[in-house]
Amino acid sequence: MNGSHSLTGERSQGDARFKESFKLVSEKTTPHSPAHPEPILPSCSLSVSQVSYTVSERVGPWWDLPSYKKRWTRKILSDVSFHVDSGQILGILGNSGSGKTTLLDVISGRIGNTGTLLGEVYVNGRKLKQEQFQDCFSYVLQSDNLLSYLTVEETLTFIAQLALRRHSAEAIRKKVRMVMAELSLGHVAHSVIGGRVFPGISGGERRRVSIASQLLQDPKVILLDEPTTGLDSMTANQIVVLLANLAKRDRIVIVTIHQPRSELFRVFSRIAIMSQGELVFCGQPGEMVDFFSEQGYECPEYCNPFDIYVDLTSVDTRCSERESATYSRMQDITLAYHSSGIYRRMLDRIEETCQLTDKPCIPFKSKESPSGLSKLGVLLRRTVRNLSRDRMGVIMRLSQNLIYGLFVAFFVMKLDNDITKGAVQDRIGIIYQSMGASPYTGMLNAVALFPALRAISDQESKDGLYHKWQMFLAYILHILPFSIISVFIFSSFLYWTVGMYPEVNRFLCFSGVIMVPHITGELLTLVLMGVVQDPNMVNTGVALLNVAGIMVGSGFLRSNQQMPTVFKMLSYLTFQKYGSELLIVTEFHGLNFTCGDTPGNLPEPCIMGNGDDIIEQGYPGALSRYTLDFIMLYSFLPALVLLGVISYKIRDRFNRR
Ligand SMILES: Nc1ncnc2c1ncn2[C@@H]1O[C@H](COP(=O)(O)OP(=O)(O)OP(=O)(O)O)[C@@H](O)[C@H]1O
Repeated sequence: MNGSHSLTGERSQGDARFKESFKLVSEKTTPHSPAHPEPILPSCSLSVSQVSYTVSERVGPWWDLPSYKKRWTRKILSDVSFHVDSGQILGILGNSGSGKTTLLDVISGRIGNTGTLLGEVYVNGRKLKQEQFQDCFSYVLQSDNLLSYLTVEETLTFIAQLALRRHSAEAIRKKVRMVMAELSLGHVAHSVIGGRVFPGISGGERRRVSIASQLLQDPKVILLDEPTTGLDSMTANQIVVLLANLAKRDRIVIVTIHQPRSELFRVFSRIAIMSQGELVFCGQPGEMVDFFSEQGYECPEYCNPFDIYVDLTSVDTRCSERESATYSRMQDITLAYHSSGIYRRMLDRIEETCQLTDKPCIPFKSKESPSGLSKLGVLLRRTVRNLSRDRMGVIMRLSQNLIYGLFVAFFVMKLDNDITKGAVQDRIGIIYQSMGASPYTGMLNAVALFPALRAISDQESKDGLYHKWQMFLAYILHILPFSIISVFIFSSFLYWTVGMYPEVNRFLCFSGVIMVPHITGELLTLVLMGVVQDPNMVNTGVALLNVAGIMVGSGFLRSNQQMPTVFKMLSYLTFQKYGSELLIVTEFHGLNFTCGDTPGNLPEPCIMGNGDDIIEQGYPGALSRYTLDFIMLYSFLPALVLLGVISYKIRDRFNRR
């Protein structure tokens, strides 16, 4: 390739003809051109001044103890400064791991507190306070977190309802239509978003919905982390052009991007290149071509300048010689940039803006949040609408307990009152299965359905739309009717098919008891998902807790009287203790057994003539504790809800800066 001189670091004179031909393109496209009318007095500016971010990492993996004990500090961002005015779009380029996302996280105030952050972010020359970040910036993440079964219009309407209280329903409708028009989404307004298992709108349209959802709050500064990733190059181009148009409407748009097409060179007002956490260059496209040419790195004709300049400034770590050669080339270019007029002018601009005596106010996003209760209402309506359209989800929720019941009923067939034919054993078996298995169905539901909602609530709570615990509450409220119906179908089938105590009140008590382990399984999973990110770990944790609970609490594996005191004490903390006791009383109280067909020598089990003997032997005093057991059992539900709120408040705290 003619441009190999650029990539090997050798400075060449280059071909003047190539330089001229390339300049023609870039000159046409500087922000001073009609395509980029630079506002005389920009209404908003963003200055990032000398930002550095350092983390402390362990040297080795945990299984290599000596190196694991040692730590080293790593600079993820090093002295990054730039300035952008409204009306401009800044494209941040750089190879993988160069620090682009971290830079956006710092600007938006979303960087975790695991590292040390130095430097400042100013909007209109004013230093932002901690709590002002989320109200000032809109941040579109790399992945689209959208509910699959909602249409584009519904998605945006619900977000608008969460963000804009004082707007009437009509005003919200207008706003949504306006934003859809701005992002050319009108033609898919009534199409569903779609998901992994069913088709919906295209990837590019999903990206635009994510951007649209941020525009609803009229942000002045929009940050986008690789909005073109995973899109074909034409759609990627369209997205960048659209973002440039958004910027022209008096906004600041900052976008990180991988491998943009060369036509986009003239679309960006500013281009920044990052490498190894340093800002190697930041300036107008025309300045960029001149700068690199002055350093002896011409962009050959027919080559994509983005590729050429990013390659030039990247560090190649494939071997140590290449690494040191490319690193020193990157350092040389950075040094040259820091000594250039472009850099000095940018620093002057930051200083000028910060020293203005009459600084404009910080432009916050429109945020007229509804009350906590109204937000809960919106979240509940949204979750219900999404789930009610998920046919498989609804069928799964309603039928999973029943399928399990079918299995048990098929196995047991009909309960007998003859002790020698398993009258006691079969009943205890059914109670054990009902108590032990119903938490699992709840757990599986939560693991299957909640992670997607959790990701959405992580994003939306960072956007300041609501708190994560509000989404948790909405989720619980929306599962309640499903859980109640599902358990009722299960118990109706099992109870009457196998022939448990034939009394309606007892059947209702049985259903009421089984409801709790089922809901508890789901609640416990949700609670843990607040503080544990990996759903598989939560799955395992809940399964183990359930196994432990049924072992210690139910009294089936080992009678309560025989247990060591510590287990006895622990059993009071398990819902299985109260549930099992209740089911034993519900089924066995007043039940009379028969014992074999032939009188004479009674077989051993026939010493017990009725169900009350079973209760007294295994659960002494359980009859008198019936109401108390119900209260104790049901108290697990509000206790877990409370724990969930705490767990999601913790998540809120740790997910913020
Ligand atoms: N909190 C952290 N602790 C340790 N390392 C971190 C932390 N945050 C970022 N890094 C590291 O910093 C480097 C830059 O990460 P970043 O995600 O900003 O890169 P990027 O340019 O956005 O990469 P990509 O284009 O692949 O998304 C990576 O090597 C990443 O592992």
